[in-house]
Amino acid sequence: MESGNLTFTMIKPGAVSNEYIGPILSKITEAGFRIAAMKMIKLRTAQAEVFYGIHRDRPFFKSLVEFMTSGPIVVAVLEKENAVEAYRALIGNTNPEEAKSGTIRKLFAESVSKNAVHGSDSDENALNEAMFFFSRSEIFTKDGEVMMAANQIVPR
Ligand SMILES: Nc1ncnc2c1ncn2[C@@H]1O[C@H](COP(=O)(O)OP(=O)(O)OP(=O)(O)O)[C@@H](O)[C@H]1O
Repeated sequence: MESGNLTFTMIKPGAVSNEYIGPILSKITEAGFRIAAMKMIKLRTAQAEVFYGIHRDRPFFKSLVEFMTSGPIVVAVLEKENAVEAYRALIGNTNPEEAKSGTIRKLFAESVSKNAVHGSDSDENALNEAMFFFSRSEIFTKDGEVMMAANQIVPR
C-alpha cells in the first residue's frame, strides 16, 4: 500500500448532530473510496489543540477548538488512488458558499467554521493524521494487509 492511496477525514460535530453521517458516507463510497478504518469519538480540548496546532495563531483558533470538541465526530481513513487530491475535490472549498455543486461541503456544510468535514491536504499529513487516531493494526487496506509504516506492510 502506497501512502498516496490513503487520506484521513473527520465528519465534524455539526454534520454528526444533523444526522448527516449516513449521507456523507454514501457520497464517500459512491465516489469510489474504501473505508480502511473508522470510529466515532469525542475530541478532548488538548487533542483538538494539537490536531489544529498549525492554526494556533489564527483568530478563529479558539472557536475552531470549541466547535470541534462540542460533540462526537467520526474519524476515518479512506483508500483510493490519489486519495488526498480526489477527496479534497469531493469535499469542495473550505467555504461552502464557494464549494462546487455536488460537493460534500456544498451539500452538508453550514458555514466556513461548521464545514461538515475535514480532509487531509498532503500525503504526509494524511499519514500523520491517521496515526493521530488509529494504531497501524486498526487500518485495513484493500489488499488485506495492515499498514505498518508509510511504505512497509505485513500480512494480517
Ligand atoms: N476564516 C475562517 N473562519 C472560521 N473558521 C475557519 C476559517 N478558516 C478556516 N477555518 C476552520 O479551520 C479549519 C482548518 O482550516 P484550513 O485552512 O486547514 O481549511 P481546510 O484544509 O479546507 O479544512 P480542513 O483542514 O478542516 O479540511 C477549516 O476547515 C474551518 O473549519
